[in-house]
Parts: sequence; C-alpha cells; structure tokens
Amino acid sequence: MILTSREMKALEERAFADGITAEALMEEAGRKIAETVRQFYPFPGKCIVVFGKGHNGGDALVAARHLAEAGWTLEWKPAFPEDKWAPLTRQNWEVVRDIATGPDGRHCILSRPGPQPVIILDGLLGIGAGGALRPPILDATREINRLRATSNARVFAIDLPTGLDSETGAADPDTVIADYTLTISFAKQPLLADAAARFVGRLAVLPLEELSKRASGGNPDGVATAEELQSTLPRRNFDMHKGQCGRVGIVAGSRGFVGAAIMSAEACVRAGAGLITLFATENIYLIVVSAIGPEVMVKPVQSYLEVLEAKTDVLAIGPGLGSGHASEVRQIIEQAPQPMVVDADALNILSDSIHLLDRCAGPRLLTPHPGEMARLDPKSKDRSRRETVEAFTTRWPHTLLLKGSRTLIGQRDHPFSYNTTGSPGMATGGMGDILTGVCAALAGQGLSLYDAARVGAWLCGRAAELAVTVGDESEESLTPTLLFRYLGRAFQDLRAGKG
Ligand SMILES: NC(=O)C1=CN([C@@H]2O[C@H](COP(=O)(O)OP(=O)(O)OC[C@H]3O[C@@H](n4cnc5c(N)ncnc54)[C@H](OP(=O)(O)O)[C@@H]3O)[C@@H](O)[C@H]2O)[C@@H](O)CC1
Ligand SMILES: [K+]
Repeated sequence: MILTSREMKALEERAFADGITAEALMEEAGRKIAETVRQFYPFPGKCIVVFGKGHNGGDALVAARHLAEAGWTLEWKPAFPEDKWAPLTRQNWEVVRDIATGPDGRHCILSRPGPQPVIILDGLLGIGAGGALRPPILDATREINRLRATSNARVFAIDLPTGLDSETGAADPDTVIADYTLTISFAKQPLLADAAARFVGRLAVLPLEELSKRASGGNPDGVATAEELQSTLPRRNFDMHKGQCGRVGIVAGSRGFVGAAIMSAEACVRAGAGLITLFATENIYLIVVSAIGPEVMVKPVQSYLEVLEAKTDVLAIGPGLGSGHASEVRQIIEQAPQPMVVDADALNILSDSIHLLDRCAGPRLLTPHPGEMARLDPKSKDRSRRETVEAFTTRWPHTLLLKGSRTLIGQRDHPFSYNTTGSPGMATGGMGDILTGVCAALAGQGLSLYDAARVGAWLCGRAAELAVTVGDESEESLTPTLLFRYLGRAFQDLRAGKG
C-alpha cells in the first residue's frame, strides 16, 4: 500500500486516538532505522546526524542512540538552536547526548580492515515538509549534498529526502540526494514520482506495528520489499529433482554479442533453473561453447524454429540476438505455449509487429528499458512511467517490467509494483541480460511471470547493493557477472524477509 503524506498523518492521528503515543512510534521508527543502516553497513563507522526541530529529527536521534550502542561514532549537526526543538525531539536528545560514543571500549566493536563507513542521517524534514526550502534547513541540505559530493559519505534520508515536497513530490533544487531513503510505516506517494528516484535512492520501508494494523484505503500499488516478496519464493522439498526446477530454453546471442547470451544463461543457472539449454546458430556455436559455463547445454540450430519442438517449460528470448532472425523470433513469440521472457532485440523485433501480442499462445513478460519501451509504444515518451505501464497492461494481456532506477512491474488486474533495491553501479551493459536469466529461472521454478519479474528485479538489485556495501566492490567496479557472487546472499535475504 502506498499512502500520501496526508493519509499518513491521518493514520497517525487514529493511532493517537487509540492511546498510542508519539514517543512509542518514534522509538520503534528509530530502532528500525538503526537496524536498517546496520544491514547495509554491518561494521560501525561514523554517523553524522543532521537534524531539524520536528519529529523527523527525533527519529534521527533515536536511531543515533541505537547506532552508538552498536559502536558507531556520532557527530551532531542540529539545524536549529535547542530552544526551537519539539519537546519529543529534545527529550530524545537528552537521552542520546550523554552516551559516550566511539571506540572507547564501552561497546563491543566488530571492525574490519579498510576504511570505515561514514554515513549522514538526514533527519531535517519528513512529512511535515512543504514548499520551497527555507533557512536554516536550506543551509543544512546544501551541507549534506556538499559532503556527499566531496567525500565517500553515504546519505540515509529518514522518511523523505529533505526538499522533496511531502505532498506533490516536487523537488526543491537543494533537495538532499540520498543514497538510501528509509521511510516510516508505509511508502509515501511522493517517493515514487519519476523525478524523485535520483533523490530517494534505495528505498526501504520500515513498518510500525501499531500503524500497520490500523491502515486502510490508500493506493493499492505496492513497493516490492523482501517482506512482501518472501512468500512468493517456494521452498524446495528434499526429494526435488532437476526436472521439477524448470527446463529453460534461451534464444540469445549473435556474432559480436555472444556475451549477452552467456550472461543470461549463466544467470539462469545461478537462479536455480533445473536444466538450461542455450540455442545457438552455427555461426556462433563454437565461440559460445568455448566460453560458457559447463552447466549450460548449448544446442546448435539451423533455425530458431527448432525451439518450438524442444522440450522446455519456459523460454527467454532476445539478449544479444540482433535483428537477423526477425521472422523466426516473431513466430516463437506468437506460437510457443510456454511462459516467455521477451527482452532486448526480441523487443525491437516485436515493436514492428506489436499486434501479435494479441495472439500469443502463452503468457509473456516483456522487460524493456525506456528506449525499448519508446519503440514498443512511442507515446511513452510523453507519459510518466506509471502511465506507460498502465497503458500497456490495459491494452495487452501480458506482464511488463519497465527497467530503470525504480523498476516498475505491471500486469492487468495486479497491483503495480515498484522495485526498491539496486545501486547506481548497475548502470552498465549486461545487467539486463542477467535479469532475463534470473526471471526465466524463477518462472521455471513455478513463479508466475508477474512474481518472477518482481522477485527477479529485487534479487538483481539486492545482489548489486550487497556487492558495494558488504562486499568490496564500488559502483564503478561492479560488473554484471559479479552479481553471481552475491545472488546467493540475496536469495537468503529474500527468504529471511530482510532488506
Ligand atoms: N507519521 C508517523 O506515524 C510517524 C512519524 N514520525 C516522524 O515524524 C515526522 C514528521 O514530523 P513533524 O510533523 O514534526 O514534521 P517534520 O517533517 O519533522 O518538521 C516539520 C517542521 O519543519 C518546518 N518546515 C516545513 N517545511 C519546511 C520548509 N520547506 N523549509 C524549512 N522548514 C520547513 C516547519 O516548521 P516552521 O518553519 O513552520 O516553523 C515544521 O514544523 C515524520 O516524517 C517521521 O519522520 C515518527 O516519529 C513516528 C511515526
Ligand atoms: K528527512
């Protein structure tokens, strides 16, 4: 469920009317903020706490207290003098200011070699924000953005990045550029505006028990969190065999683009498919077999139409395919009864004959990036991402995953689902090929294409963020195949409802 800030305030009021205190809500919010920070940065470092006078600042102070208890060093940057603070904000300051922080031996500090993380908590404004930023908040947001630009500090916005209008989602020019936004209780509508993604960054929703149980109404769209997706991933029975984990056929690769085929097939292996066959035409067959992992079967074909005769449960078509086999690709998309992931060049081929989507023999998941989307639907250039997915899924009976920093998944009669995970390190060619393989593997294991898309996007984004937080990668060094190293951990986190 996604709420407007107004709906969030009304929900809060209902809880207050039932005797729930703001203090209790703030305590839970602050504790969960600290837990989430520690999920991304398990080893303590320095936390710069930038806070305003309202309850957003109070959340930051509670979170800081929990971080200090876990061994983090704190640095304070209040935006207002103490006499301007809300009573609850001041109350939490009185508790936290006396906690000695830093490596003083009072806390058990697990450290690791290498630079310690530096994070900034943006506790300046939350759902009480409105209009253009005013001093002294304005000076504080500029300081956060300056620190982010000139150091390796990672910014965690509490509830909303300060500067994003809490009702409209319009961004002030000095809006805090957050790497992570930890939003309290429910995702707020303004966080999902197209223009907000660059300020919001990785989104985490921290449910508060007393508010969750009182929630009603709201927008049925959803944000895909681990907790939300957890139950869609089936547990395996001990006596399961490979035939039950999905036979996946992949149609991908062409001269000069065999890497795309290899990456999607290997991603399929790493996401649990039982048997993977890559169909390769003779002109690339030898290159592919010499480079691909031994788990993938490579079948030489004269024509891709042989795919229609092969025994498969799920197909994926398109990565690196080029435009040379357009008629065969169209026939496969139209005639194969199996669920199919349609990506990359197959989407470009499809855009010339989009009406065959009305005649497909099985369900299709299309995974365009915005450029491919504009070829499938030229009107998408003038629409928001949400409108684009809505227009497509209203017209066609298939699943759409619109890639982007806030990947959006839609299917008729299903809630629109925004992905939360990811890293700017994913801005490199080949990430989409990995996603195709992962989605096909998940569909092979029995997930609907809608769930395969939601879980696949979540897992790939989670693997990427793990690589640059708990792993040793940077946003620059991250490559698509490096995701394989972290996919296992991403699956574990999903099952644990973590992240
Ligand atoms: N909802 C929930 O259930 C829970 C909510 N919780 C937390 O409380 C947060 C909301 O707290 P809040 O209501 O105290 O408002 P908050 O955003 O801290 O500050 C508002 C003050 O800022 C000012 N101001 C406004 N706009 C401005 C601008 N453009 N430029 C400059 N200044 C501006 C304005 O002051 P003024 O200038 O009008 O004097 C106003 O008084 C919420 O986001 C969440 O973090 C949790 O604790 C637990 C459960
Ligand atoms: K904030």
